[in-house]
Amino acid sequence: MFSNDTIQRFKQTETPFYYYDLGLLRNTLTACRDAADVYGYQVHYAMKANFNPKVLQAIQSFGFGADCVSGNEVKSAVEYGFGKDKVVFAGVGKSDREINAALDLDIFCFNVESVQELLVINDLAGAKGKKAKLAIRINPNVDAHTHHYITTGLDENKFGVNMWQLPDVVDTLKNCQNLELIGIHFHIGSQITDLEAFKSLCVRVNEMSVWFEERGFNIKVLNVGGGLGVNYYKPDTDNIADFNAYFKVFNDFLTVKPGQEVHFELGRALVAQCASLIASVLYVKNGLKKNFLVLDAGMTELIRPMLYQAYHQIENLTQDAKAEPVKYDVVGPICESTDCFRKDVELPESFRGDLIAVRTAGAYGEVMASHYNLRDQVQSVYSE
Ligand SMILES: Cc1ncc(COP(=O)(O)O)c(C=O)c1O
Ligand SMILES: N[C@@H](CCCC[NH3+])C(=O)O
Repeated sequence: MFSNDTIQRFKQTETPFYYYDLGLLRNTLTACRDAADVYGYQVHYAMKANFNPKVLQAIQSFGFGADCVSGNEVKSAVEYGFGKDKVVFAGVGKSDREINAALDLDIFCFNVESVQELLVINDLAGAKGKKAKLAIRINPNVDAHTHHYITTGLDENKFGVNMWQLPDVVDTLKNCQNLELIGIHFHIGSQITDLEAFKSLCVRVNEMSVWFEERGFNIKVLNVGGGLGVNYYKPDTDNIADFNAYFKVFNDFLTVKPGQEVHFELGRALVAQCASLIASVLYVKNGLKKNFLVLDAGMTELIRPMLYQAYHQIENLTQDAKAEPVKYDVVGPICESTDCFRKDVELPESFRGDLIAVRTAGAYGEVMASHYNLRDQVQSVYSE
């Protein structure tokens, strides 16, 4: 729900653009931090979800760490003031250049995804006379019950080390003098709304923690990744994820020994709900079978519906929401048949120039925008 003042502001701004409600972002961050503090949990923000400067500044100011997945993200996190001792670096394909940059910055921890990567980091750290701290990313083969494309913790996924490969990890570590194993890392997928999946994850983390301890390793960090989902269907009434319920699952099901730290890597749940993509209707095309609402934004601004059949609520901000609905396929201008936000969307009768909001677009929205069709860089506006 946008205030009349906000809609007036939208009318004076060239579309398309992302609108960030920084007040809602701060409320979300407060809710997360307070819920995590109850158990002494540490939260790293998964930067891949959104690296808009204002978003990063806000998140950093709350004292969260940063979960990075490229050398540029690592550098950027440090530049934005995330403490080096709170930067973790995951990724199945870290290049030598990226590893070297992270070594130079003395980040907290590499989340290592293969035996081969262990050997490379060991060599590169040795060449610098350093010892790299790492957590081994274990693929726990736990079903996250989310969209197939954003599941990461199944045997068929490329991420992490499969459990049957762990003896190999242990043997390799014995010969790697420049590595220090400090933890185990997991991430089973994204947009997870069924908390049962996290219970299954906890069972696996407990097993793996014991497994490593039995082999003489001191597992200080249990990093359980991110993945908490948000309600894309109720952007106004359910606009902050239930962090209390989420962290309670881990408190109830995770075995944490004295001296162990529990780390999280949340992306979507922190930033999804604070932004909407605002577009204008360019043309209303009435066909024999379909009515098309052609917007001035498409998959180049927000690709999630086209890539994952993701649902985003779509609203006409110009017409009276209570008017008799008409069904439209809401499409973008891009030269691809898949450039459709959703088919058969019920909206009040809509006209050229109407403002359209695509809600809950703060996570994996602006960051996944592209220049395909030589489109302009999508702009952002903010409310403080
Ligand atoms: C290793 C890792 N950590 C954290 C995240 C953040 O996930 P989410 O945005 O679902 O919280 C991801 C993305 O899926 C990831 O791959
Ligand atoms: N980009 C995905 C999530 C991927 C999370 C990173 N592994 C989305 O929009 O839902």
